[in-house]
Amino acid sequence: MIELKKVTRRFGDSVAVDRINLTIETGEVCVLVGSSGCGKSTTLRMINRLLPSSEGEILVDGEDVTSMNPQQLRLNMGYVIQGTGLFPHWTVARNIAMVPRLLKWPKERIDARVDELMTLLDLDPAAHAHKYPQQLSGGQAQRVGVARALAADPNILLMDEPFGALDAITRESLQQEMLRIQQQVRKTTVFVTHDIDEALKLATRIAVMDQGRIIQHDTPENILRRPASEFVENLVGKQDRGLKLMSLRPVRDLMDRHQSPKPGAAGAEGVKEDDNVRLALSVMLWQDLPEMAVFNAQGQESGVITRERIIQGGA
Ligand SMILES: Nc1ncnc2c1ncn2[C@@H]1O[C@H](COP(=O)(O)OP(=O)(O)OP(=O)(O)O)[C@@H](O)[C@H]1O
Repeated sequence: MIELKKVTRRFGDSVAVDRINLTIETGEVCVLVGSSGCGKSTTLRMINRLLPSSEGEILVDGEDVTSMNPQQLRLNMGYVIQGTGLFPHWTVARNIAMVPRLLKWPKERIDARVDELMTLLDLDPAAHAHKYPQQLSGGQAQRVGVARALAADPNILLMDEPFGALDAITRESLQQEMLRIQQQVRKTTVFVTHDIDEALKLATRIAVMDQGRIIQHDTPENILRRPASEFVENLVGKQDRGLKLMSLRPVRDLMDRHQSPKPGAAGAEGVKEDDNVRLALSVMLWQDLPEMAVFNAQGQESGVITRERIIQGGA
């Protein structure tokens, strides 16, 4: 658990972060969102002590970070930044192995870990381990950045606009990867973005910041349904809320289940239980279908979802 208590950071006379209180529970993904300059990165960098706070307390599992050795603290906090910060003269494998090497893990353990992480991040070790960062695409480099942050299995992951420089398709695929990885490894994560859609997609809770303050800290659903101010309402997009709420809802919530799953026919049209209902509706509208098959994780047809049901209960 990470707790920020009345934390302030000044730069000269200006206040970048203004007496914020924030609790991030173990295993949750807290997304800090807000416009440029509102204090998101400064907040993140105070947690791993890249920046000292001017006032207030930051506790990690009850312990004040200022009482911890900063190197030790950072070894337990993976840090991913935009543009990756990979060392250009080191191979992918060496970049990922950076922290385990600092921790003096035996070579076999490091090699096995690099392999495991590359596989987790959908990078073929045989094809990429010996490349240099400039030989990778932006999306691959960002995956290496995430693998490096996870290498020594830290409890906490700090991510500062990690997907900000990527094109929309690569960004979407890394967001999906992140959701999948988070289900497997469940790190306490603080994620900075200025993209509200990214925040809604990835967060268990969102902290909306404006001018150094947290103006709402709540679940994506509550941020959409009950924005605390006009600022938040504008941030989430007043007119678009219905569709955004649909994006938060998995198909499994609104589907009609078959009594028992049927074998899925090869190439059959449908959506997955984990897909969101906005996607299901979009496919049905595009293909002019009143209903569509739903498949479970095993590829069996587990039920159907209808257009009508989505319209009635979608948002
Ligand atoms: N090293 C610094 N020296 C002086 N002012 C700084 C420094 N770092 C940040 N600031 C100021 O503090 C405020 C908050 O900056 P911060 O980088 O935390 O914002 P942000 O929300 O992360 O913005 P962005 O999305 O643009 O990265 C800004 O006004 C910025 O100019």
